[in-house]
Amino acid sequence: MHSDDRTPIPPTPGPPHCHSPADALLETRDITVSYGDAQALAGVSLTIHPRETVAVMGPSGSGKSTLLHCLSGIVTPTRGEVLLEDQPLSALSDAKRSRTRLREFGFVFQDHQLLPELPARENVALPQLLNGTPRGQALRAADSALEGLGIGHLRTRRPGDMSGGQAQRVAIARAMAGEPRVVFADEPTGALDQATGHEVMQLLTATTARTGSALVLVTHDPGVARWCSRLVEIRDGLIHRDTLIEQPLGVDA
Ligand SMILES: Nc1ncnc2c1ncn2[C@@H]1O[C@H](COP(=O)(O)OP(=O)(O)OP(=O)(O)O)[C@@H](O)[C@H]1O
Repeated sequence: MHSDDRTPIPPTPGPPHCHSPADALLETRDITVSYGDAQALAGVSLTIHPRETVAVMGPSGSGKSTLLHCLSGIVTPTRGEVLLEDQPLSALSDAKRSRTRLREFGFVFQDHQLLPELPARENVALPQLLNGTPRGQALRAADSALEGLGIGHLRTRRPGDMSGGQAQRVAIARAMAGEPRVVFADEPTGALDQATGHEVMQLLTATTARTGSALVLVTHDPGVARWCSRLVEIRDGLIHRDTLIEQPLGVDA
């Protein structure tokens, strides 16, 4: 299989399904990632469009996380390019790439990865503080993001005193507070029960839709992928299938 084996999809009128090549927000061009003799990615070309919500699925070890890490500039491919609005990430210095990551991307992980000693609002403000945003402004943005996710009342609480679902909401607030262009989520519901996972996906997709951010998430759960508008299936480091999801959950028909 080749990465350009994209299943033909009948054109659907209106956004988000009508994209021209000029619409590319984030793009991988024939990227390969090798670890010694092992290839985690074997030549992946993928274009993410503004406002798109993309689920990446595939068997364990197929290269999903590696693809997410390449798209978000955490891993530099062995070959090929990753471009953010036509700008190759490899052309940026390490410092500039870190700043771009903090400014343009938000991250949600399986286990929230909040700092236990900091209250929620400080956790949410942290990426912006690291990016040089004045403290007052970063805390105001944090409070507003927490409000937007219905957990403004938890802003002074520490992660250890919250439920898993509450902590994951704080993690979403942290990802969204800087109004990123792309939110990356790696198994965002993996540590939650089904009902809480459902709530988290509802919040994640509603929030990204409201701010106009694209969402790229890795999941093993087809029920989680159903919240996205596009499904990219990876096998053996290649795109096996790339399809649009008709009527994703959470979107009014
Ligand atoms: N830092 C690394 N060093 C060596 N090999 C690695 C490294 N990271 C990933 N790999 C290998 O690359 C392949 C793809 O790994 P990756 O984590 O991207 O897969 P995945 O689809 O996300 O798997 P899972 O669903 O189990 O998380 C695997 O064979 C893995 O062992």
